[in-house]
Amino acid sequence: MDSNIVGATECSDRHESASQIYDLALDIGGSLAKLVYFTKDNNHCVDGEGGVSHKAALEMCNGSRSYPVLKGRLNFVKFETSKIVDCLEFIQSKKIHFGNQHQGVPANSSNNDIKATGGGAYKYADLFKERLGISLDKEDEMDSLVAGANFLLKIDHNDLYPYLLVNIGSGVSMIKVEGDGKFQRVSGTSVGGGTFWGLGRLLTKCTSFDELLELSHRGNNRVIDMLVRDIYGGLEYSKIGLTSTAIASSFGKAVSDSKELEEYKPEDIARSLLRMISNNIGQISYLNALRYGLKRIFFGGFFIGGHAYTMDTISVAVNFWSKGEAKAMFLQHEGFLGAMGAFMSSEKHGLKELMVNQAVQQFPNSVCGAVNKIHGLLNGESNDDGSIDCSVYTG
Ligand SMILES: Nc1ncnc2c1ncn2[C@@H]1O[C@H](COP(=O)(O)OP(=O)(O)O)[C@@H](O)[C@H]1O
Ligand SMILES: CC(C)(COP(=O)(O)O)[C@@H](O)C(=O)NCCC(=O)O
Repeated sequence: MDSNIVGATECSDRHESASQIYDLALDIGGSLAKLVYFTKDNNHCVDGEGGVSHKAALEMCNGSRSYPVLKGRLNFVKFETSKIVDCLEFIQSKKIHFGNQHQGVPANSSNNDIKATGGGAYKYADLFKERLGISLDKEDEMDSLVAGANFLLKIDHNDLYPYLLVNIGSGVSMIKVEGDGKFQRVSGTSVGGGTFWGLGRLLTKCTSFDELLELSHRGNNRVIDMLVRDIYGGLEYSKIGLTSTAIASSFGKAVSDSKELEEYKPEDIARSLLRMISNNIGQISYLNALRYGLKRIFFGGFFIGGHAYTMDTISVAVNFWSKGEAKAMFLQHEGFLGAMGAFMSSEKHGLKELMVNQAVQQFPNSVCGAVNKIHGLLNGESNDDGSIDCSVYTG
């Protein structure tokens, strides 16, 4: 499996070589450690560095607060939690933890504290302290997920709430969100992304998550899944609303066929597995949306990872179970909700306040959307490397 993951890392490197890394937050989950960090644009610097001066930046701020504003980018990077040492080395190599001590930016006493959420903020606190001298300033995982989702979604308050946030990480959390900081975790399931990857690995011998996903794209689940027509002699069961091709029993054909086990292809197994898990999450999500009268369900977590087929499967499940009443919707940067929320909670950069005042304009409707607009939303407002242009206060 790739360790230092995605293109965002490489592309961010190019940006960073010419930029100042200013602040960082972490979400260390059961499977992946996610980093969100801010790099200042090289041509928009504080006094003395060239580019736009404090004063100019202030004027651009156009707000009542008397702090200069830095323009830059939010960057997104992930590592496998099992290789947390790679994450530590990345932070060390970029000296991100010295952010505020870079030239031109005043140091403060909490320089070596970074915001962190997820179980790993507890599990690895000592490791960060010992290896990097960093104290992890812990933020609650649910608080962070909601703050991150609201930040990425905030287009129009009136339209946004209430919604169900379904975060598909290693496990799944379902959260009813009614406003900023106003939420309740209403349900969850242990059958999540970790289940897909774990079972998939056991069943197919895949060596990476991406390989498993790629396999699933090539497979045919009907070789493994028992359909209604397999049970009903080619017919549908219209009386209870089941078409002939509806899955009656996930993996059910693997016992009714007289095949040798070796005859089942890994790609078909992977496809069945992806459908089973996505359908199950889609169904539980819908039932919770119904329970709380929520029409919109936003899905986050790295299980989705921008993969069109995963989103499509979840959407179909929500559509099927709700008879078209509820909509599955997906965010950009959906795997970074917790890290984004933790980043927002930092007092260092005032991003939250700035966003409310002005940066929200950078997140138009295209950031999110119903699944039938998947391509539109994937093309959202990010840069090619997945980073987002934004501004932070430096005061
Ligand atoms: N490169 C990858 N390595 C491992 N899992 C991945 C990868 N890309 C996507 N995933 C999926 O994302 C899930 C983890 O999602 P994430 O939101 O990061 O959860 P957690 O916070 O529990 O780590 C994994 O269980 C897996 O299904
Ligand atoms: C314990 C967790 C909140 C941890 O978050 P994760 O690292 O999976 O993103 C999550 O795995 C979860 O909600 N699991 C489901 C537990 C349950 O409700 O049955």
